[in-house]
Amino acid sequence: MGKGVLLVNLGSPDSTDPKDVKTYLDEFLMDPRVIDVPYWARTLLVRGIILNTRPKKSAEAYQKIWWEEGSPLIVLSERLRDKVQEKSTLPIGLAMRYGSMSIKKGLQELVAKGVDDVLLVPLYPQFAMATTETILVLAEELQTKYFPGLKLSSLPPFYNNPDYINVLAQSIKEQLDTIDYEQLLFSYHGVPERHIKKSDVTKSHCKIDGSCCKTPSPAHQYCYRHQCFETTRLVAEKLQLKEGTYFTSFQSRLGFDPWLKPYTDRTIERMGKQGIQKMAIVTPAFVSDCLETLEEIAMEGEEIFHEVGGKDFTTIPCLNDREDWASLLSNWIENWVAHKDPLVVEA
Ligand SMILES: C=CC1=C(C)c2cc3[nH]c(cc4nc(cc5[nH]c(cc1n2)c(C)c5CCC(=O)O)C(CCC(=O)O)=C4C)c(C)c3C=C
Ligand SMILES: [Fe+2]
Ligand SMILES: [Fe+2]
Repeated sequence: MGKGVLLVNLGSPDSTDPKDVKTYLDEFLMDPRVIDVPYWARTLLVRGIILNTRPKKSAEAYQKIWWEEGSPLIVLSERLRDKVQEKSTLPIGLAMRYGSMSIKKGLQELVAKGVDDVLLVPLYPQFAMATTETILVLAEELQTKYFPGLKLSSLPPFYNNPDYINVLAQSIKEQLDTIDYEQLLFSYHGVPERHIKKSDVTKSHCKIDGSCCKTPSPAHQYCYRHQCFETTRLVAEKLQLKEGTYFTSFQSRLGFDPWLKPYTDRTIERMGKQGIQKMAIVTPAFVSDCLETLEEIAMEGEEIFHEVGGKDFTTIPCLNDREDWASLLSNWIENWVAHKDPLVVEA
């Protein structure tokens, strides 16, 4: 018996058919860590309201970005898995939290290869209840129910890991070196403010007032907002970005609750209205390009910028299957095999 790795990303619908999009959104939005209200209220909201209109709208958005081979998020995750596999002697599996490539199937495939000790790698740099936590909780439930002999460990969030920051900064630099820009926007997927408070282990630290995330606290181990601002700060330090030339915002809000601010769409609009002509945008909450980067940012974001008079809008690709990113993941895996802190890469 032996060790194996399961990379886990968010997942996509099977196709751009509104029926498949509805099936996917139903599983996604009925997750209590995504829409965190009591079951009856979630059912009413998701199945009674959102799923009546959203699948058609989302399907149209997916149609704009879909590739011959399928969903960009899935194809890019598969390419990454293949590159990591080339660099590793362990079986490297890939699963999605929602959709057909389930975590259960991913674990079954590893077990069939003789694996009894799995490192779960949630493909999210920053911790969030709606991403990392839901993967870990589901994997533990599956282990209890179907794989009682399986040992599970997980790679911690790597939002501030120096080697990850190097790779991310390098990927940004390669783009910035080829363009002229006035503002670099770091746009992270948003979450409802309520999620941040729920994840606060101290129950009193997070005030979402702009200052709490800068004050050291044990709450930050699970504070998505803090972790996003830290990723920006560390990349800005690494690239020696001048104060005032970069900014952090949050995208993709859904519904009427307050989400993390400032909002990306309003920030792009503000920058354009303030006379910024050239902006670049990077999306470090996503390791693979997906609907939220290829459509919401690269298409809708650019349209907003142009509407208010902006000119050059450069979207920086996610890490996707970059060689240095695949090498870093395989180094972390080697550390785990050697029983070392997986996130420490020795020189
Ligand atoms: C309450 C709703 C949502 C929360 C909270 C949320 C958090 C969250 N999501 C990602 C990453 C991705 N989200 C993607 C798509 C997407 N997200 C939501 C809703 C919430 N996300 C919806 C309804 C959708 C589907 C598309 C749509 O209808 O708008 C994707 C892209 C998937 C793809 O197939 O390309 C990613 C990736 C993070 C990182 C996050 C919290 C930190
Ligand atoms: Fe999302
Ligand atoms: Fe905070």
